[in-house]
Amino acid sequence: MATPTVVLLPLWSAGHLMSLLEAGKRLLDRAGGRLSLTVLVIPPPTEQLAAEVEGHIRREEASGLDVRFVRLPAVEPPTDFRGIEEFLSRLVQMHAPDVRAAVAALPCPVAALVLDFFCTTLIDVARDLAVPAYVYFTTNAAMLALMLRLPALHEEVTVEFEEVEGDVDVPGLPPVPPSSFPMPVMDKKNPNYTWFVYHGRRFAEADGIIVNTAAELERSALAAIADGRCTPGVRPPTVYPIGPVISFAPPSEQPHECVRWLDAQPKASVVLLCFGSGGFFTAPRAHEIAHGLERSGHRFLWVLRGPPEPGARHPTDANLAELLPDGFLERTKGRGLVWPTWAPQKEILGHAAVGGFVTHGGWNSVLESLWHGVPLAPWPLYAEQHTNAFTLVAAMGVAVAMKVDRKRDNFVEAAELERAVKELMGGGEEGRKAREKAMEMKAACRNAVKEGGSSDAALRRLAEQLVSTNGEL
Ligand SMILES: COc1cc(-c2[o+]c3cc(O)cc([O-])c3cc2O[C@@H]2O[C@H](CO)[C@H](O)[C@H](O)[C@H]2O)cc(OC)c1O
Ligand SMILES: O=c1ccn([C@@H]2O[C@H](COP(=O)(O)OP(=O)(O)O)[C@@H](O)[C@H]2O)c(=O)[nH]1
Repeated sequence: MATPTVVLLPLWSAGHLMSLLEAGKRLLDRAGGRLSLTVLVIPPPTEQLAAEVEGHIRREEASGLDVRFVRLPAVEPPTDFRGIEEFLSRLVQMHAPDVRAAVAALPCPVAALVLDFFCTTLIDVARDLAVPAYVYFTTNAAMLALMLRLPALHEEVTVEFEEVEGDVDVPGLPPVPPSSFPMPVMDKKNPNYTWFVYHGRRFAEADGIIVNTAAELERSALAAIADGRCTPGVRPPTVYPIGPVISFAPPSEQPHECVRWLDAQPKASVVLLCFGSGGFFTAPRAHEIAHGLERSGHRFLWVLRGPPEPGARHPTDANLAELLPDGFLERTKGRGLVWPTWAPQKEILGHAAVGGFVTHGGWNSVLESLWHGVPLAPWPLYAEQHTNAFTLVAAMGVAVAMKVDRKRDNFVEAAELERAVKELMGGGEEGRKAREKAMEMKAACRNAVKEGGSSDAALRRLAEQLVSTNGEL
């Protein structure tokens, strides 16, 4: 009989596609030849993303692994959407007939469909084809607890969450201030919210949820989910914490300019600022950051991107002459580098000169930082990043809190950045604790994924489950 295949359904941004592909490859390894991988590719919505995705596909196809890619036909993407959650959820839903046809046409048994967490509409396709459905949750267990709890919270809280007095109870988390809720939960009348509640409800129907975290990083949230405290009255799905799932590229032959610059800096002396695939700043905001960094007196490597072109979504390479204050580069010469385009973040975080990370708090960035024991100062900008910031500070203790004004489009004053950088890089007790905790998490991350570690064990359980259920449904 042909080797059964696990069908992956990723979305395309850096933090989603690479994460699910890497998780799939780790699963393949643990299955020891008893499973193959099939990746269904939803046509990306922009040319830039399409080119990036094709690059990844070419690399994986050349890797010699048992993985094949099936490109789904294009559909006319929704145009009347109110945000990324609605856009992604509706686009995926429109592809349901193509997904069904592609899976039904596979020439081998299908062990499972593994869906990015915005793809829960496709659980129906899996059920229709009698194939187990798993969700791959690219972010953390705290967010998963919140999303699983959300359908019940929606019934209990009849006003906007912002109007709730005091904190909200999410089992497994410290009391959550509503101001730390993810973007779509801040406006109940918005379709993004409706989709968020929908996905939270459907997660509970999955045969399992694979989460990019490790048991040691988020014990309390994982326990609350497993105990059923987040899903009263509904049996919780089995959760597989298999992280940190980080895909490391082989080191480049020529060291990157940022790395060469870091080579000349003292150990743990540089604060890295980088804001994910979507973060950018206008000139007034960039000035505020520049003043904060200058006054902090610390060394810095700042990955700065400019606003997208009109009608586009991706940050542009920064025009430093337009974005930075006059004389800033000269005044900070030798102790600061501003890098205006994509930077090799993982390599940078692994450099001995880096001692702290001011980050938008995307979960992949967080895991990359903890993998290297680098403490954080979260500056959330979009998606679930306010919740991540809360988790990092209040639950995990690996970050220094920074005052980010959510009502002013996540504005941070120069003086506040200066304070946070000083704290993170050596100032006070909060920074010291975050550094210590980040080092503990570094050890926990590395232990979790090595043979016999908690994430390795979860991955093996998942592989056994997929191999054993195959053909029985
Ligand atoms: C797939 O393409 C994109 C995804 C996102 C996006 O949006 C998003 C919205 C939410 O309300 C909650 C989320 O968790 C979330 C996540 C997300 O993608 C990124 O995922 C990472 C891992 O989960 C990470 O944690 C980052 O914080 C998220 O930004 C957004 C987007 O454009 C803005 C996409 O194109
Ligand atoms: O200049 C950059 C910006 C981002 N990244 C990588 O892009 C991913 C961003 O994922 P994350 O979940 O942190 O945030 P998102 O971009 O999805 O919001 C991470 O792997 C980063 O290392 C990078 O390598 N260089």
